[in-house]
Amino acid sequence: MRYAQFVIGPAGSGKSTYCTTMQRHAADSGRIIEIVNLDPAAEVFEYQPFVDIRDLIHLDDAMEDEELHYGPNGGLIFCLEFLLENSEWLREALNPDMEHDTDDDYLIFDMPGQIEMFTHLDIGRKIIKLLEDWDFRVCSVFLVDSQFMTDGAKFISGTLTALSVMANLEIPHVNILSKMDLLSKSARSQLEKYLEPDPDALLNEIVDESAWGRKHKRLSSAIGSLVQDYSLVRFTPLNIDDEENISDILLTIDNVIQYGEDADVKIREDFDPPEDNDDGENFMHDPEDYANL
Ligand SMILES: Nc1nc2c(ncn2[C@@H]2O[C@H](COP(=O)(O)OP(=O)(O)OP(=O)(O)O)[C@@H](O)[C@H]2O)c(=O)[nH]1
Ligand SMILES: [Mg+2]
Repeated sequence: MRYAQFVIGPAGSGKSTYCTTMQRHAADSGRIIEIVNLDPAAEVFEYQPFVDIRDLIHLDDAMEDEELHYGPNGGLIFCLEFLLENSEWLREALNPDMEHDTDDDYLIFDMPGQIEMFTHLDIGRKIIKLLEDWDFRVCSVFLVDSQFMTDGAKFISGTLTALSVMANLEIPHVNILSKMDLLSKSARSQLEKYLEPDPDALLNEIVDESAWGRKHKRLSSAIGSLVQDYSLVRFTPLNIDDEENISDILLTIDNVIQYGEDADVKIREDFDPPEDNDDGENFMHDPEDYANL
């Protein structure tokens, strides 16, 4: 068995930064997490990719091709479809040499920000299906920039996008509010009100503050209740400056994909574990834990 996080989210939501943060955090406790870049348009990121789609195809290849004539978005879809047609390339890249024991590998896939690949196209699902066929247990991790979630109407909109991804991918899923460090104190407390969704609080906000809310009061109310009644979508805040917060998120995802239960955790050979190792009891996270982030 191998393990994977499939990191998606709108353009600029902090996916590549999240990947780097998780890898660094894991490395601090000697644990190996490799990152796979599947964004053919990526220009800069801080990590050293274990596999990079740009070795197979680059967005410019699709855009500069005389026959294809794609723009950036169509070009991106083309590149990922090309990857699917050449899935053998990916399979081999993920199994670099026969000597390497891939069992219990832990990889994070850094995906492009074109969210339609995961909401209504089937590209995301097909890649996940491949990974599952290759013995990966996969969790999708959906990032939304917390700055775009601080009023009621935006929160509903972000929630519905998350729901759309969850419904389309049909795999274990974790939603993350990124860039908490950038929020003002008042914006943080606003957001906290929504984290334990309270349809009345949301509704009042929306009705007071947006044209959409005034016009669609009953619909907003129904959506608020729906999300709450079925505990459909939950968000966990992420502040990349807070190691405990990062650790909680990693642990939550590990639990979702049952990593550590039957895996031999891969650690660097030269690593001495710290004395008071995490006993794993704090994986249940309570929104109140984040109140002071
Ligand atoms: N302060 C702060 N900045 C962040 C954080 N995460 C990302 N950023 C910044 O936001 C910008 C976009 O971050 P990326 O990690 O490249 O976002 P992405 O989702 O990979 O973007 P695309 O791949 O283009 O869709 C960069 O300037 C990052 O430095 C965060 O948690 N805190
Ligand atoms: Mg990126």
